[in-house]
Amino acid sequence: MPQQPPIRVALLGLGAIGARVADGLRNGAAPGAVLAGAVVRTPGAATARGIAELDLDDAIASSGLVVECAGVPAARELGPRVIAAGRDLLLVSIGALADPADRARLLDGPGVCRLSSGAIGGLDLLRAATRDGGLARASLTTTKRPAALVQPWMTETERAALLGLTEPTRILTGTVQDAIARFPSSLNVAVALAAATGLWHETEVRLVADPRAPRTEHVIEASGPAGEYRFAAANAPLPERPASSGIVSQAVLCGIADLARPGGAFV
Ligand SMILES: NC(=O)C1=CN([C@@H]2O[C@H](COP(=O)(O)OP(=O)(O)OC[C@H]3O[C@@H](n4cnc5c(N)ncnc54)[C@H](OP(=O)(O)O)[C@@H]3O)[C@@H](O)[C@H]2O)C=CC1
Ligand SMILES: O=C([O-])CC(=O)C(=O)O
Repeated sequence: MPQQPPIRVALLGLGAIGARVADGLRNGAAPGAVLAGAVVRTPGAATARGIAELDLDDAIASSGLVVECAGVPAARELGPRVIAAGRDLLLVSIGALADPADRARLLDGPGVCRLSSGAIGGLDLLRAATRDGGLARASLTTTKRPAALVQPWMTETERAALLGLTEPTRILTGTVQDAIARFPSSLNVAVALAAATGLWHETEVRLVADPRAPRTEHVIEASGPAGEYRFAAANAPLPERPASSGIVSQAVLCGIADLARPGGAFV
């Protein structure tokens, strides 16, 4: 059988996750895919790593797949341009789907928007459950170290209180929209859960800051006529960026590999 040419992947963002995905692509961790280059915000950040630095138009033109790992604001701004050009997009900052207008721009084509499973699992089963009698409610309880949860909107007093915590403390109880608006680089998983279940308004999100948490935890619970579901992940955080779980770059590489070659993937 003739071999398919490798799929060329352009990265959008080369931070903690993007750099690991780039290394994985260069090391053959996603067979059938090669790195075309990266779109960066800080000029020189890609060339310093020996990676071709692309602007967005080059990235769209020179790749078969754009992989976003640049954060929610960049995904909202640049993701729709990729989709409008008819190029496929693998989205890591799934929080970009929280706003219905952005969601339409990202999901209505002509490019295909794929969602990375990121730091959590179980979304395939929950998606099926929404069809089999349905789900009525869902919740996500995320626990991270306080230092990973400091946000630019926090006052100096709020920031000091968060960093001074000595016991696990719930710092958010709210909707998916509240969660991603307040913690855009920590609660993309909440939006992923809502995208899988369709429970955009019925999902409760809780965020716990735990000064002794050895791992980042995500506990998903959902129930309804289809059944009762509970999934728990305890991920090692990335040492250089504890807000993100280490598993995420591997989830992205699995996704790229599945898109790049035929095989027995879970879809
Ligand atoms: N779905 C999931 O389960 C998860 C999703 N995420 C998402 O992944 C994102 C990336 O995570 P992580 O790598 O740890 O974060 P980092 O902050 O380490 O990396 C983000 C990178 O994107 C770059 N960037 C920002 N805006 C742009 C832009 N407009 N164009 C090009 N590059 C840009 C930043 O550039 P600069 O260096 O110049 O600041 C930075 O290098 C998170 O913000 C979050 O939204 C993370 C974890 C789990
Ligand atoms: O990496 C994680 O554990 C989750 C995360 O940051 C996010 O969903 O934004």
